[in-house]
Amino acid sequence: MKLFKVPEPTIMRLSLYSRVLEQMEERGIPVISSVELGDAVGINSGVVRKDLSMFGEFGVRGVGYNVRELRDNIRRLLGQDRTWPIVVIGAGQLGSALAAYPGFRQRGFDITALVDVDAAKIGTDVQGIPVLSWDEATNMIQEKEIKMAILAVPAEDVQATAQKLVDLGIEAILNFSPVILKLASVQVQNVDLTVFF
Ligand SMILES: NC(=O)c1ccc[n+]([C@@H]2O[C@H](COP(=O)([O-])OP(=O)(O)OC[C@H]3O[C@@H](n4cnc5c(N)ncnc54)[C@H](O)[C@@H]3O)[C@@H](O)[C@H]2O)c1
Repeated sequence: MKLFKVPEPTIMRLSLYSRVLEQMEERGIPVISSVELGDAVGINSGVVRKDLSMFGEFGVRGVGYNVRELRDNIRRLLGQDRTWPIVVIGAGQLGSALAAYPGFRQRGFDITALVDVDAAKIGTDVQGIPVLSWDEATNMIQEKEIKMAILAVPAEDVQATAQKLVDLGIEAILNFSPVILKLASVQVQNVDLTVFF
C-alpha cells in the first residue's frame, strides 16, 4: 500500500466502515457494495468509493468489496492491527468508566493503568486495571514506552497534567476535560459528549 497522509474526516469514516465490516464478517457476509456500506453508515456511496479507492482496485465493479480483505486493509491503515498501550489520567467516575469499557481492548487499545493523586484510590484497581501514583506511572510510561493517554481530570489540573505527559514522551492525548489544550508537537483530540446531543 502507498504511504500517504489521510485527511481526518476520512479517518473518521474509515473507522465507521471498519465497525460495519466487523459486523458483516460476524454475520458471515463475504461481499459488500459501496451502496450497502454507505447506507449502513449514512454516507453517500460516491464518498465511500472515493475513500476506498486509496486501497487500490480490489473492489470488483458490480459486485462489491471483499469484506475481510477491506476490513484488514482499513485496520492496518488505522493502526488497529496492533495493540496500543494507554494510560488513563484520573480514576474518577469518567476515567473508571472508560477503563472498564471492554471495547477499547477489542479495538487494540490496552488500558495499562489509571493514574490518580487521591491516596484513597492509589493501590486499588478498576476491573483489574491498577490505579497508580504519578511516581509509579512515570516509571511505567517510560519503561513501556506508552505514547497515548486519556485525560479525565478536573479542569484546573488539565494543562499542567498534559504538559507532564508530554514531558514523559506521550504523543497523543484524548482529552475529556472541559479545557481546550494548548500543546505543541502532540496530537490532541478534545472530546465533549454534550456536543453530540
Ligand atoms: N468531555 C465530556 O463529555 C465529559 C463528560 C464527563 C466528564 N467530563 C470531565 O472529565 C473530568 C473528570 O470527570 P469525573 O466525573 O470523572 O470527575 P471525578 O471528580 O469523579 O474524577 C476526577 C479524578 O481525577 C483525579 N485527579 C485530580 N487531579 C489529578 C491529577 N493531577 N492527576 C491525576 N488524577 C487527578 C481526582 O482525584 C479524581 O479521582 C472532569 O473534568 C469533567 O468535567 C467530561
